[in-house]
Amino acid sequence: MTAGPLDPGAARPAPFGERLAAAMVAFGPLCAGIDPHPGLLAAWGLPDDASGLRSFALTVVDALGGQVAALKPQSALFERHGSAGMAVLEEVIAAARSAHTLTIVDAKRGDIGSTMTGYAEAFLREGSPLAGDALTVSPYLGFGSLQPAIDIAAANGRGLFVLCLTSNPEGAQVQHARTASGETVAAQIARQAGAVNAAELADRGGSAAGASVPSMGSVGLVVGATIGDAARTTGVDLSAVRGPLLAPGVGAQGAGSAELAQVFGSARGQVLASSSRGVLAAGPDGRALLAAARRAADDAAQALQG
Ligand SMILES: O=c1ccn([C@@H]2O[C@H](COP(=O)(O)O)[C@@H](O)[C@H]2O)c(=O)[nH]1
Repeated sequence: MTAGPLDPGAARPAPFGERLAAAMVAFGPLCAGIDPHPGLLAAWGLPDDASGLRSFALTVVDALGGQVAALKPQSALFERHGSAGMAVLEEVIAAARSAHTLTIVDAKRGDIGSTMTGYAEAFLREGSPLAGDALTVSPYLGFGSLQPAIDIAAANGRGLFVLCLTSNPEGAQVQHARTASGETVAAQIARQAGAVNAAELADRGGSAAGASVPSMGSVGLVVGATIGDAARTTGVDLSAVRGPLLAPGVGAQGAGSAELAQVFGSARGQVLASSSRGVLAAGPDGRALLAAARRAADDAAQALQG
């Protein structure tokens, strides 16, 4: 049995692309990152251990759960606390689910097909304690190596965000390179993600969730808000992806409204702007965190409208 688009707690959720589109209509195009950097733990007066991590992350979920389109816990900053940190990540995912807020687990997993299945079962299979609503994945072992994750995500109403044009300058070394056919690596990845979404949307009948967000498949791309005109110069057709575009780089990495509008052009309706430190710096007060997230969501909505 599938559930309504804003019901992430259901046994078999509706397709992720549909649920995210509904959440973006309801709350605006912001994903708030949960990045418990040691410096932020210190700034919040918390110890750099699993108890500080837990207090930090659950404060964010308490403040922003039910208020933003999605939360994005950064797995690395939980993993650095070992098994106790991973237990906190499980708790955070469960708390966000109870607050009816989508989670994108930012773990950037990628591996050969047989072991990719293991990652996909951990992060995408219904009932797994580490399964959020979507997972960031790396296609740099070949887009085809992601097939187990694509299949397991689809079977479980989950989504993927495939690294395409990342927000760090070093990403260009790989992503802007050209394949034997002359196509850039980034354009090839985007085209392959678009093919998966086209098939999903054809199956679903492709109905729009709301006027301001187009119908979206469940395989999104990560496209940094810091990349300038790289989508154009690499030949990446963002609109043709027909999936969500997760845009990190807003706030602490320097991108703002002008960059969001410039980078995404006619694909701006698909954009989920992502900010971590830019919002988290307002903590630990919950009301201040919420005010910072609302400001970021309003700014993104204004930059991406029309
Ligand atoms: O290209 C990418 C992909 C992922 N990220 C992640 O997003 C956040 C950004 O944090 P800020 O504090 O808003 O800079 C972080 O978890 C990164 O790993 C990215 O920045 N760029």
